[in-house]
Amino acid sequence: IEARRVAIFGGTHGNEMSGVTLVNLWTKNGAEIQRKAVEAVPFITNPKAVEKCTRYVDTDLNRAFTPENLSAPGGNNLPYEVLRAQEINRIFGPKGSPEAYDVIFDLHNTTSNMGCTLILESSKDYFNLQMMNYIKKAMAPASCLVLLNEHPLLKYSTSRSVAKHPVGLEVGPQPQGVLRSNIFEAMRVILKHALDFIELFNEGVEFPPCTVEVFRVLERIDYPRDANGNIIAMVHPNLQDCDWEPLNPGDPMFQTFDGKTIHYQGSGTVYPTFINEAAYYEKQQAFITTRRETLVASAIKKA
Ligand SMILES: CC(=O)N[C@@H](CC(=O)O)C(=O)O
Ligand SMILES: [Zn+2]
Repeated sequence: IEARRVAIFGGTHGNEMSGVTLVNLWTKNGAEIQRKAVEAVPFITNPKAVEKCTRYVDTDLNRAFTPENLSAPGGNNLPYEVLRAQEINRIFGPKGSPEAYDVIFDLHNTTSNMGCTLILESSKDYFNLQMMNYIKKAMAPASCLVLLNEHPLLKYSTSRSVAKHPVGLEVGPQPQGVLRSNIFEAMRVILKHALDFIELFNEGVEFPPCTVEVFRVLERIDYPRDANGNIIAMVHPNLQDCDWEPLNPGDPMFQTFDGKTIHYQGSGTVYPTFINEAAYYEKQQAFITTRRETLVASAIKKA
């Protein structure tokens, strides 16, 4: 493992202001993200969306890093974000190649009450799991949870997936287009610990085997809809803002506009998250369910 080339992405979604603001700040003055043996490059991934303060211009950049998109001919006829994905892949990739960046942190905000969340895409990336363990301990007693999106159908092609070790940071609640100081500072602290970890690793520190609690993505739950596809219920008040809290079969899940309760019908306890995320209305998703798991990471040490 190596961890010399590190990038920090902000503005993958142009209306998620903590990442946009931190990356702009560090582009002006990078002292805070400098470490002796690490070169961390701050980078605004979707400048057009940032300028318009919108999630995207043509299509969601954080879904655009598919093999088809990255190899598509057509130049200027392609959607803006597909072109941009190709450009980002040239600079920080190519995705899946030895030349790709070692680590990419991608900074996101959610309107959901998720607190500090780190998003991983593989349960076998021991470098990332060791980093999660380090960050969680450094943050304690404040909590920092790990969402594992390794689902065969629900996994998507993120901007950070260009790197060998992709890490998403998702901090909320923060409305779209809004900066909240508590959310901004929480994101800043996570990144500080993450860079400290990489610095220690590069100095030759050995990290012994460890376990990490993660929440594995299971299922996406849509809002109840009528025959025309219009939403007919809201997230139930008992579920609203209760990200990461157990949801049991029979628990209230949605509330129709005429006051009826719709209950969760699953077969066992799940941990919902991304509850009522604004950006997910267009994706037909009211929340996702997860299952709690403990992963094991082997020891790591720089070669
Ligand atoms: C609210 C939001 O944008 N969440 C991110 C999560 C991620 O980065 O994996 C997304 O859907 O792309
Ligand atoms: Zn986002």
